[in-house]
Amino acid sequence: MTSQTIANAPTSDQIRRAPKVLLHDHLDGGLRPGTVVDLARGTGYADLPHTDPDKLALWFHQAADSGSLERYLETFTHTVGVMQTRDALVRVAAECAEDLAEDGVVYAEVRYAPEQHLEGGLTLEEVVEAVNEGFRQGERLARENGHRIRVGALLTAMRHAARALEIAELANAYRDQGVVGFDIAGAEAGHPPTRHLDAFEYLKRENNHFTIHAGEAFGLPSIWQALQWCGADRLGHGVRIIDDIQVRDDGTVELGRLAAYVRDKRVPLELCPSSNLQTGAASSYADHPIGLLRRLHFRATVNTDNRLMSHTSMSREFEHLVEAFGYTLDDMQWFTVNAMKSAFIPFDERLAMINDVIKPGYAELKSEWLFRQTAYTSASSLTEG
Ligand SMILES: O=c1[nH]cnc2c1ncn2[C@@H]1O[C@H](CO)[C@@H](O)[C@H]1O
Ligand SMILES: [Zn+2]
Repeated sequence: MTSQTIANAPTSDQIRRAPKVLLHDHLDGGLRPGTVVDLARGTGYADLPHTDPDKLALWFHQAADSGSLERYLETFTHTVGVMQTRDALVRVAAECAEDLAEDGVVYAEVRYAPEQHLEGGLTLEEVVEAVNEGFRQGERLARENGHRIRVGALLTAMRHAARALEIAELANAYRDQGVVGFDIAGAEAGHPPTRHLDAFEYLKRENNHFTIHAGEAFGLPSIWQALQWCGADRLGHGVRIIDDIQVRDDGTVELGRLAAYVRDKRVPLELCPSSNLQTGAASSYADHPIGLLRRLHFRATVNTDNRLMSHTSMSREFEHLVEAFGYTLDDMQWFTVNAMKSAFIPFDERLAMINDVIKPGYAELKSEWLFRQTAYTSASSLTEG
């Protein structure tokens, strides 16, 4: 083994310890399986397909693995079903922050749709306050366990419903109180983002931030609308931008107008490889457009989408990418800095996270090989050879 390979191939342990930034993670898509079972028991939710946590975890993963976004989304009935009380929301949010911190995530924006958590009689405001309280609790617990994480909330409106303006106003009201932006999600085909223009125009007038799920199950028209009609700051997925990129046999690449715009304007793409494999947006990790988008220097970021349904974590996503594309710690740092630059918190805080947390974290990991027992021998065998 040469010193090159020692320095370049991140181990699973290094991937986990590396500081990571997560912009696209659904609160109702990341519950611990045991918590789903507990909460169902506690709240009298009787529709779970299994009450054994391992079987339930497998069920979520398999049911979500159908090749269709609509089928994938059906599984959320059960997680949303057990998240209808204040205590349940606090617990799920706290565990989310803890689990992400444990996985080496230092900054996360976690989204959920307040309108889906009203069945137990909570108001929209009570939902937001419960989740915020949970995130603060999780941040504290993580700190006690030696991890540092900051979690901001994104409020999602469901694209098939008609409450987007109300949810946008809610996001604005809780700005600076734990909510950092707005999103729309749900089945994409047949539900164009332009239906919610009033919400986006309101947020722009308020100088607030939003991302839109676009270019996942549906292609370029959806991305074009999200950017040019709605004014999205980021694209949730955006992976279908690949349809506007032509790679010729000789290796040269031609970008269409929309792909060129996305790259030129540094529009952040919240890519979620494992989720895309399940919904049919990509056929394998090696074939996932993230490889080409990274090479072409799009503002690509790596995300989990739904840790429960996609049986993943930030570390797992990076492990798959390291295996498929031979990514190094430098690539990981590039994705992480991209994500931090694209976060919705103030510029000075993003910059401090990059300079004082992310870069030192990677520098520390990248220097480890120098102090391994084998480093001296490999280096000397290189000079002698
Ligand atoms: O990948 C996705 N595409 C579109 N919608 C999604 C995705 N993952 C989750 N949700 C939807 O967002 C809601 C709020 O978190 C979830 O309940 C689910 O319906
Ligand atoms: Zn999503």
